[in-house]
Amino acid sequence: MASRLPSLVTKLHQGMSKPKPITRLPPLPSTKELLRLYNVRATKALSQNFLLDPKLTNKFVSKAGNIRDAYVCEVGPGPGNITRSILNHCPQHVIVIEKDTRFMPALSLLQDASKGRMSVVFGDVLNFEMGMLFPKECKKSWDDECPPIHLVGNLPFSISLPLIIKWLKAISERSSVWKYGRAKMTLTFQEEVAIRMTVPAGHEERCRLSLMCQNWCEVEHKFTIPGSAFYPKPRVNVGVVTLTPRISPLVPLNFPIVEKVLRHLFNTKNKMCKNPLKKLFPLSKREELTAKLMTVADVDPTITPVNLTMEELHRLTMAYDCILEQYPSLRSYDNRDKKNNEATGLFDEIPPPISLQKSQYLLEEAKRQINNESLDNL
Ligand SMILES: C[S@@+](CC[C@H](N)C(=O)[O-])C[C@H]1O[C@@H](n2cnc3c(N)ncnc32)[C@H](O)[C@@H]1O
Repeated sequence: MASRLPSLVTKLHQGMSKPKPITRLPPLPSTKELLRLYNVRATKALSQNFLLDPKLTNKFVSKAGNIRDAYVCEVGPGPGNITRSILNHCPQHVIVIEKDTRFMPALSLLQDASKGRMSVVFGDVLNFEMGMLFPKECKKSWDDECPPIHLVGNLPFSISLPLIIKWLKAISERSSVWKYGRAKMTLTFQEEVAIRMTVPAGHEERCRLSLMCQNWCEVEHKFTIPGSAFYPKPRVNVGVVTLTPRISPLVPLNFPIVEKVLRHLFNTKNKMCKNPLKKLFPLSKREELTAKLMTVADVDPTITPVNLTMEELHRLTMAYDCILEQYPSLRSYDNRDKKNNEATGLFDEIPPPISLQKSQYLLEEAKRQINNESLDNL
C-alpha cells in the first residue's frame, strides 16, 4: 500500500535496510493501459506530461549513471513509467514523491511488483523534508565521492524552477538530502531552461540561473527529448540535465549574498553591470559605493552581465561582502522596500570610509584560491 507523509521515515528505513535479491520487474500492464483503466487524465494544473516510451524512460534513467544498489528518490512519478525503468536498473530502494493521489492504484501495483524495493509518498515535494529519507550508512563526507543517492524526475514545469533554487540553497548549506554528501540529480526542464542552466559566459542566454547552478554544481545538458514524445504534448522540447554538487563552490560565500548580487546584476541583462549593481546601495551613497565595488573587485564596470565570468562574479561578491562588513546595516537594504529603508535610515546614512586595505587583502586571497582551483583542474 502507498504510505502517507508523517509515519513514513521509520517504515522506510526498516524496508530499506534488508538486503534484497536484485530482480527486474515482472510483466505488468503498460502505464498507458493503467491510465485508461483508472480513468486518469492529465491535469494542466500539475504540469502532467507523461513520457510513455520505455526506450526514452530507460535513456533518461541511464543518464543518472550507475544506480545499481543505490537509493533513488523520484519526484513526480505519475503512473510510474520512469519508476519502472529505475526499478529495472536494480537500485537498493526507490522512494517516489507524488502530489496527485489519483496515481495511487498504479503506484501501489508497481510497489507490490517491486518486492519491497519501492516506497510511495503522497505530498508536495516543495514542502517535503528530505533530510531523513535515507539510511545513515549512505552518508559520505562532502569532499569524498558522491553518496549512493540519486534524485531523479521528469519535473512538472510549474515547479521546476522554485524546486531547483530550493535545492541549490540546500546544497550550499549541506542540508536536506545533501546532509548525506554530494547527491547527484538527473532532472528535466523546458529545453530553454536547460540551455540557460549550462551556457558559459558570453552566451546570449546567460542569466541568473546559469551562474547560480554553475556556482554550486557541475551542470550537464545530456540530451533533448522532443515535445512530441510526451502525452499530452507540451509546446516545448524538454532538456535532461544532470547536476553534481561541487566540493567547493566557485564563489565560496553564503547563498543569500550570491543570490542578491545576481538578482541585481540580471535585473537589466543588457546594460553595463555597474548600473544594476548601483541598486545594492542607498541613493545617498550609490555612486560612491558602486565605484568602490567595481574598483575593489577589479571588474570592468561597462561589462554586461551576460559576459561576466565566474571569477569576476567571485571578485564582485567578495567585494560586496567586504562593503557589508564595513556597513552591516546595508545587509537589510532592499531597493524595492522603501518603507523598511526609510525606517532604518538607510536613505540618509553616511557611512564611514571603507577599509580598502582589508578588502583588497580578501580579494587577493580570493584570486589566489581561484588560481589554485584552476591549477587543480589541469
Ligand atoms: C511531467 S509529469 C511526469 C510524470 C511521469 N514521471 C512521467 O515522466 O511520465 C510531473 C508529475 O509531477 C507531479 N507533481 C506536480 N506537482 C508536484 C509537486 N508539487 N510535488 C510532487 N509531485 C508533483 C504531477 O502530478 C505529475 O505526476
